[in-house]
Amino acid sequence: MKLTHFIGGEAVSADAPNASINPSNTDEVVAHFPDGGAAEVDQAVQAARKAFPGWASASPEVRSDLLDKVGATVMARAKELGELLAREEGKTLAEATGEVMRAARIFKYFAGEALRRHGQTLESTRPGLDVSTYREAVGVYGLITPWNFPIAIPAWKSAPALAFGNTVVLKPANPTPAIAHALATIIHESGAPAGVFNMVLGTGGVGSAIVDHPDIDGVSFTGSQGVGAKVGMGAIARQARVQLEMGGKNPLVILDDADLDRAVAIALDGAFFQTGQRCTASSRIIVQDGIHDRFVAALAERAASLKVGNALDPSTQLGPASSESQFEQNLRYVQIATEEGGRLVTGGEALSLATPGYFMSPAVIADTDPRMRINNEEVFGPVASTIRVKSYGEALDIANQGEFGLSAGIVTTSLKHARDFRRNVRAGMVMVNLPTAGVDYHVPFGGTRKSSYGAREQGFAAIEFYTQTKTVYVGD
Ligand SMILES: NC(=O)C1=CN([C@@H]2O[C@H](COP(=O)(O)OP(=O)(O)OC[C@H]3O[C@@H](n4cnc5c(N)ncnc54)[C@H](OP(=O)(O)O)[C@@H]3O)[C@@H](O)[C@H]2O)C=CC1
Ligand SMILES: O=C(O)CCC(=O)C(=O)O
Repeated sequence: MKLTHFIGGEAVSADAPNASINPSNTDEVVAHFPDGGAAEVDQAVQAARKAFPGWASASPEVRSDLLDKVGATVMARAKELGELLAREEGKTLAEATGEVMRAARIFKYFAGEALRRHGQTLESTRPGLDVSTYREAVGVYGLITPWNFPIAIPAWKSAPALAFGNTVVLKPANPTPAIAHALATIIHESGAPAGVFNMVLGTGGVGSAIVDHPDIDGVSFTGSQGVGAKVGMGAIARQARVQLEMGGKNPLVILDDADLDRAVAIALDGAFFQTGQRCTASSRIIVQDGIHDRFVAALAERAASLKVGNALDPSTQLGPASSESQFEQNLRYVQIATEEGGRLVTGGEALSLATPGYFMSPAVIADTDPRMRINNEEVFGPVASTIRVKSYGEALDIANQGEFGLSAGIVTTSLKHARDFRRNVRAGMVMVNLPTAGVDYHVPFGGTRKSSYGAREQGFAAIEFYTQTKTVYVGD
């Protein structure tokens, strides 16, 4: 498969020297893609700028209809797109098809948002005046997306941008361009006017060309904290809007009063599903003394029984790491943790299976200290560490340590502790008797501290980033 850019309503072909690889079978090239750079970004931004006035002033019904059609098409093709996603990213077929459905529902949700009333009419404090607020489109948005949700994240950034009348230049991550290309194709075939939605592929600084382009009004980024910080500085330097979704080191607290089976099921899901490649993954499991040994033994047993394999095999429960660099990072952190004194209870080994791929057994590392690197740096793989604590208070203190604050969970039968945790944990999302990962699409998503910057993403909150408010006073 040879992929193209989408610029100004055209699928723009170019030499395609780059390849996306199937991480379950590294002998297989999923797609070849071009090496766009600053020149293609500039063409895309110009096309988006030209399309902006028409799209911003189009009837909301026109925008709603486009998004609804995209959502319906993605939904109708969920099986085929799920297979492509699983092949390219490495998540299991069930996870991949679920993500495709989520992308479809996001488009349908924002088809509705395009039509809703978002302004306000107020009484003026001065007699005889009317005052009202309007939500206006902002302009051209640059969207920079990662590989771990390669259709859902482009969906949750581009659907609100388009719904509220903005135009878009998308740069998808290099490990997963084919699934982004499939979405771009659907948006075009659904009738997006020329220039409304553009996509530039490439390894040659496409992301930084977007951040630096003077005609991009806003940048939304999801990825690593280090790159996010650079994106933020670049955008702010030229006073563009910016929204950053970055890492997590999400604590999951297990209290003595928790049901053991339930706690293990929640931790297993939070830590390992989607191969741990979620910014919301439960990567620090903080366990109270009384349940600790039983919990660690049961979690290790369940983790060891997960079937690691080819993402396209329906019986696989844990797919490969998405890329060689991520795979190496996962194995490196297992080594770092054990060198720092952690006890490897299970897993953490590279596996040789029927096809060459980035497979590893899920790792549980016990007896770790909250100050260790394994408990402070995002691994982004199937690696969970446990920390033993004496009390709920100690668990909360440790949960609140570190520089991230995306998602935090607690497993308990105590309403008192659950309520206290909700109030006092420093995180943007709190899960009670649920894994830290796995979120709805119609509510705000984001964290505190170094996990997020700027307005919240998703659901009803998305309007903040993708519109600007105009306040209008009318006298006699
Ligand atoms: N919060 C989250 O959901 C995610 C977190 N991560 C974390 O990041 C680590 C590394 O993953 P990785 O894919 O390298 O993540 P990156 O942060 O490097 O990449 C995310 C996106 O940013 C782009 N990008 C890279 N450099 C720049 C730049 N200077 N300016 C603008 N855009 C840029 C990338 O493009 P390109 O593909 O061309 O490099 C990609 O589209 C993971 O191990 C994980 O810890 C990763 C993915 C998602
Ligand atoms: O947990 C989820 O469902 C979403 C996670 C996410 O957005 C991410 O990892 O980037």
